[in-house]
Amino acid sequence: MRKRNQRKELRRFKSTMLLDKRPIDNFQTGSPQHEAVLTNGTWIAHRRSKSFRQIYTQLQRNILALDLRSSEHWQVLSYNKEGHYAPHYDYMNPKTNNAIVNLAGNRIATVLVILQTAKLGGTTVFPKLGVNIRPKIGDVIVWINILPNSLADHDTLHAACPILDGVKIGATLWVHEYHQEQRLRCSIDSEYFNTERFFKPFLSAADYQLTRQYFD
Ligand SMILES: O=C(O)CCC(=O)C(=O)O
Ligand SMILES: [Fe+2]
Repeated sequence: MRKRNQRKELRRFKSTMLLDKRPIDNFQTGSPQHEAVLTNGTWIAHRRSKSFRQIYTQLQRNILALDLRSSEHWQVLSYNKEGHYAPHYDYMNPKTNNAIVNLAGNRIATVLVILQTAKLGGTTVFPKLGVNIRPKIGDVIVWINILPNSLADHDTLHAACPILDGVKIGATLWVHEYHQEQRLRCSIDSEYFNTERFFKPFLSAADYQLTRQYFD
């Protein structure tokens, strides 16, 4: 990660960001939609700028189990004080997102790059798994949102906790199922992808440094 480049790019993008109470796909979250996300956010094409291009290339080199070309544009979120992302699932409700799910499949995985951490608060939590992740700048958090049978994995409920002090910035790639059959190894006895094997090639990558995760 070239932090100086990243910071320069982020300053540029931040100036274009608007305070955005954005609705999230309210599939089983139960959160009132207007309360769901309180961040400044923007979308950036995978290779639009030098630093995001570098991050994208590094990620693809390291995450051998996923084809990142099947991901949506970068979603860059900047959380100020009290900013948060209410508990939600990243996979889409196929009924309300029919067009994209038919075209590209559901969001099989989430790749979250931490570009800046808050001084206090703002950790990423998975309440059903009892996991609270306190990453460092440059860390990448990766998880699989759907089960090998392509159905939603309800254990992936997650949230960004409110910021108490400072600013947190994260860049997310939501990776879709389309093309992943070339990457994920197939299970012998299932017609679906075997996501249980997902982390094997990932963990053995020489550049594992990039993916350090901090669990409580
Ligand atoms: O910023 C975080 O910790 C969570 C972000 C998130 O849930 C997402 O981008 O889908
Ligand atoms: Fe999410």
